[in-house]
Amino acid sequence: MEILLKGVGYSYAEDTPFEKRALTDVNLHIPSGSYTAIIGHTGSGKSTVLQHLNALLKPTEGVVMIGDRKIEAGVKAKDLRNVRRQVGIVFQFPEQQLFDETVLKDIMFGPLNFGVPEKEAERRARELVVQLGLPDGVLEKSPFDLSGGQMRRVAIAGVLAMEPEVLVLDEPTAGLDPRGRREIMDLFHELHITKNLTTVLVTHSMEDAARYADRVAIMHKGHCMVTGEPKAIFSNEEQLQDYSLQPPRSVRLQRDFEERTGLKLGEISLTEEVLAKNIALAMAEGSRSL
Ligand SMILES: Nc1ncnc2c1ncn2[C@@H]1O[C@H](COP(=O)(O)OP(=O)(O)OP(=O)(O)O)[C@@H](O)[C@H]1O
Repeated sequence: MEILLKGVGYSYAEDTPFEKRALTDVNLHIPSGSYTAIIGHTGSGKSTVLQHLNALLKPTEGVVMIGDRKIEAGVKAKDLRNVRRQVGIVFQFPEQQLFDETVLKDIMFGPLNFGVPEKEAERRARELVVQLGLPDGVLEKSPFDLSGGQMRRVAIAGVLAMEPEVLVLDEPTAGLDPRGRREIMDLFHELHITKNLTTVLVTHSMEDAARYADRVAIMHKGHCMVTGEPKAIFSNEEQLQDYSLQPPRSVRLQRDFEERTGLKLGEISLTEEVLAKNIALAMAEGSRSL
């Protein structure tokens, strides 16, 4: 499902002495089936954009199209239930929203609330715990008896149980150790492919944006400055610097390698695995031409 922001402006506490403008003339196209990373310095407006993607916030200027649903500034938006079902948001620390006495009940809560029959809601919960790599017997446990990583997976299952078409991720690995981060991000990537999702990732991690996204949008001071493919975005170091961003580690390492050795690796490497492969190839070629 595609999402389009056209000329979107947003002010918090509009028309009060505390008014704070967070977005100005944001134009952003999220094509159906894409994996879009939204990056930008702290306070650039990423979270505010994110909350427009399922109409948690409504624009104070401009239009947001969520599939064929139009949310327009100044026009009262009625019945947003379907939008909320179609666009699932995994917020930072989603496990803080767990509340039910068992994992099963917690995962079934959303679908039941949206009128999904009990049998179907239970089927989804059973399938999801397997897909998310949770251990046998977890459904009958209290979510509060699980480890932090497991609690996060249960909370993610609760969002997926609504069978959203768009999955919006707000720093979904915050607070996890490096291994847990990688596991969860790989899991989202797998879900993106197997469930045919449109995924939007809001992140401070240039590494995650480079590894997983097929499109990157840069927010800066409330504007969406540029959207493009990761290779184009992350090879333009000057532009990144203008927006107080750094390239991912693999790109910085590649630059160092090229400066030290004089060897040119060609296209930028978006992950360290690709960089290692390209270095090995360049070294093999270098020794052949000696
Ligand atoms: N509830 C709020 N009330 C008033 N101003 C807010 C509120 N939330 C955010 N802002 C302001 O809006 C601007 C954009 O904030 P936003 O949280 O969208 O940025 P962000 O890029 O997500 O930042 P971070 O990376 O730190 O999460 C900032 O100036 C912020 O101070």
